[in-house]
Amino acid sequence: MAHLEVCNISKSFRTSGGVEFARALDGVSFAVEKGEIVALIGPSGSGKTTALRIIMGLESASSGEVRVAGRAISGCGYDRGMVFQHAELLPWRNTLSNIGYGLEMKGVKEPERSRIASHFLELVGLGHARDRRPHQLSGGMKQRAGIARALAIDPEVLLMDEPFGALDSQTRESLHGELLAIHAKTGKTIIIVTHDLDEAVMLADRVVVLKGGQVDQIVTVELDRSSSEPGMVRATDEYARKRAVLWDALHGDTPLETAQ
Ligand SMILES: Nc1ncnc2c1ncn2[C@@H]1O[C@H](COP(=O)(O)OP(=O)(O)OP(=O)(O)O)[C@@H](O)[C@H]1O
Repeated sequence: MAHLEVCNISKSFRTSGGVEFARALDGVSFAVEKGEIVALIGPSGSGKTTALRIIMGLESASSGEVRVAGRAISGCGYDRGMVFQHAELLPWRNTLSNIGYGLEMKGVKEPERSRIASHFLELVGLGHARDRRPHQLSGGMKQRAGIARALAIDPEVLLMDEPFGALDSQTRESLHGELLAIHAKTGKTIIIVTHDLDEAVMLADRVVVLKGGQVDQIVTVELDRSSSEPGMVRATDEYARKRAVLWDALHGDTPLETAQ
């Protein structure tokens, strides 16, 4: 049994004052193994965010179901943590207190809450910014706080909706390295929505390519990232080859290399 199972999900939205329906997802199925990083890519409007929001429980599917560790989800739950494109930190709280927010919602009391939040503050390298408010943090620091907040509740699955999309390329690259390091330490199952082919190749074990609300193909990446930094990995022939396969999957009509 896979850790996360997306089973034949369809989603239609009512439009034009509820008269017409727009089909955002049409029979989407894929499975994610424990500890795997899976990227969702696809053209604009292909249903990536809708799929992620359904997995998170922020949106209900018109049909089909999502299972986490064998249990069908209904609505949001602490078994899933979400990282948004803009970290959505509470402006009146400091970094530690923002990271502890999900724990507070979960009912974790002090001093346990601060102990756990401090651990994740350090994990994402924000120990020095513990008492700062969000307006005193850079974009990259805010995203790191968002990742720490999502991880602090100890979810089974971490869901990321274009988490680095609003950052400059240098910050994005360094956060790729940090996310891989965090993944190596926590072993979390991660699903990441991205527009960025390089981000998908750099981070994902497998990439689900969505087109027109359907799974077009699933591309296996599995780069060997163990021995070098992201910058070095990006310079390898293997990286270029995997990127070309993914480019074809996104832009071509014919599946090149699929695996499920
Ligand atoms: N709340 C909504 N009401 C009506 N239609 C919606 C709603 N949310 C999404 N859609 C439609 O569903 C389809 C898929 O949207 P979605 O945002 O999931 O795509 P996406 O692949 O994430 O796009 P992008 O890459 O541009 O963010 C689009 O046609 C969109 O217009």
